[in-house]
Amino acid sequence: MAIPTYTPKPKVLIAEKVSPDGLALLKDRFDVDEKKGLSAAELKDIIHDYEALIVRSETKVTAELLEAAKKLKVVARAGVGVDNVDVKAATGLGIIVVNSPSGNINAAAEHTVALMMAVARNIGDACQSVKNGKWERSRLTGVEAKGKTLAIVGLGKVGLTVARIANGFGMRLLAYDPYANTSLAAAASVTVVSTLAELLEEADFLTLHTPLIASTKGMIGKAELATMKPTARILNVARGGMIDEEALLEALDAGTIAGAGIDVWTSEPPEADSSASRLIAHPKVVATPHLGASTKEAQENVSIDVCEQVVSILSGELPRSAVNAPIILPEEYRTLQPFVTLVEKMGSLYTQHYSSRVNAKSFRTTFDITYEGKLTGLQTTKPLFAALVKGLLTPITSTGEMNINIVNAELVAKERGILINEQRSRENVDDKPYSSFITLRARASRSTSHARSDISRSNSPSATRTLHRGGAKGEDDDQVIQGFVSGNKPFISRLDRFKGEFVPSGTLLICRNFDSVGKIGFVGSLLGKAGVNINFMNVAPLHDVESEEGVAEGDGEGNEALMILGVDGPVGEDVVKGLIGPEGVVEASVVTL
Ligand SMILES: NC(=O)C1=CN([C@@H]2O[C@H](COP(=O)(O)OP(=O)(O)OC[C@H]3O[C@@H](n4cnc5c(N)ncnc54)[C@H](O)[C@@H]3O)[C@@H](O)[C@H]2O)C=CC1
Ligand SMILES: O=C(O)C(=O)COP(=O)(O)O
Repeated sequence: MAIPTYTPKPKVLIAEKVSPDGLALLKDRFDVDEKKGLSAAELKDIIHDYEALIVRSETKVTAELLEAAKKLKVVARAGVGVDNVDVKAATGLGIIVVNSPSGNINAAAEHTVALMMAVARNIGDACQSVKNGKWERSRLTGVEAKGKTLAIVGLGKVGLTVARIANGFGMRLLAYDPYANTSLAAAASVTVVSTLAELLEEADFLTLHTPLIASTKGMIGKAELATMKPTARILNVARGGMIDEEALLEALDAGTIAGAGIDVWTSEPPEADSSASRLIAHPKVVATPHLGASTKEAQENVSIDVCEQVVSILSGELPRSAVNAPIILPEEYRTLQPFVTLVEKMGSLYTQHYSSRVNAKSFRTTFDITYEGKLTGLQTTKPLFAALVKGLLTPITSTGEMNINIVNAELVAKERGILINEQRSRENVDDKPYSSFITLRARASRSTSHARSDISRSNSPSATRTLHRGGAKGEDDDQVIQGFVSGNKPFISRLDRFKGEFVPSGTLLICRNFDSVGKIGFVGSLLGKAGVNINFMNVAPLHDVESEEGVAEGDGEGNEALMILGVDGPVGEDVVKGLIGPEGVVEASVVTL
């Protein structure tokens, strides 16, 4: 009786309050742990078990945490701002960071408007006063929004939504955003000004809606506040740190700024006696505890949005809004998928087959990868590039050391000194049997001559051996692997100077030999004696490269060919050695694809 095998489900950690609507999508497929309020140390202790981590703004996803997360594939931010996530560290580790770029935009914009009106009409103060039994009608006289200038810093999704609502109040709308979409701005009746100084001078209400980045950190400081009208009021529903809290406190005390409505703080929750806590206590400030996204609707939106992306990533698909990976249309990804497999196999075949010529530690070479036929029309070849880097490096990278993917492929290639030159060939492929060929060409000899000295057999990965009789032919020749996809299945159609179709799958014994009587029998009988079962065999004759590359066929010792044998299981090094000799073959390698 077959014993059922138990495959544990991937584990997902929910570190903050996330709406159950999205979590329901995860619970069938994954082991979902909801653990709120963990300290940084507690989180670090358990993170190694998880493949996905879902957070909001409170969890600090540091480089240290990410390094401790051995299995993590995705950090999902159930919201917009990813300033609490070390995206650079995640990228280096191949971890995808996703967010929900628009799920809480309306909530943040409405909260901004709520704060604007609360500040304009002294709602917080009035509420407190009346609850304390007072009736202070004249002290609490406010101002109207109608006819006032709303000055918006950052005319992105939230900024534009605020503008549209404020337009209904009859406000004059100005914005400063060097990267603003001017047609969207015009459609929302917003005038974009060219300097922050211009905006500040005009503002009756100033509202901030940029991300917290180097150019926006501390952008409203003492000098900027000094240029504003004393009747101006300031709103911040973006991020603490964009306004210098000490400078704002001084301006409110001095009466050079009339009031502020603030949702976000330099430290959250604010430490006692910090500038943030003094601002919260200030009578001219309406304060909220980072509530911009806290509506039922927004929380449902962001939860579903990021949980769907977690499902995609853990199922091996691409997410729709990764912060650190190129967004690629699902349709295009479907077209690319079989080619992604092909390119990865080509890279792996390259590294394994030529392993005696490359060295794990000094793996430095230059590759040209050429896409022909329908692949020339692709919007992006990023997944193919990533697949090539993965294929090239996986055979010489200890398992689990590095998860190479679309996120970090470029970085990894750069770190390993691999140069990949991607080309799209406009050449007519009508005469070829398949419409999309991919050719990988390693300019090994020209770019790695200095690295050759430290190439040694002992450094070859143990799963791979390439042995030679005599000098390798044409060391300075480019090494070429060509493949195509047919019926969604990858095929190799050329290996070096040899042309022949084979499926790059399983364990393959690749032998170069001079085509003479008895070679096939010799190899077959030796493998038979060693108990190696042969599943299939292909003979690849010389590719006619003369016209293409100016390289003559053969080397004067008769017609060469490649024998590609699909075998069961491993082939021992002694068996491979036994194949090489005057009776047998010139060169043999074993690859596992
Ligand atoms: N308080 C809360 O709960 C929430 C806060 N937010 C925050 O709101 C902010 C805006 O979010 P979105 O509108 O979704 O972002 P977005 O990316 O759509 O818009 C940001 C805008 O800022 C502009 N910008 C960038 N650097 C600038 C600079 N130096 N000067 C002027 N403009 C600059 C960009 O061109 C862009 O148009 C983010 O910081 C986000 O984290 C968003 C949702 C909820
Ligand atoms: O989405 C954002 O950027 C927010 O600031 C919302 O934060 P939160 O998810 O409410 O902790």
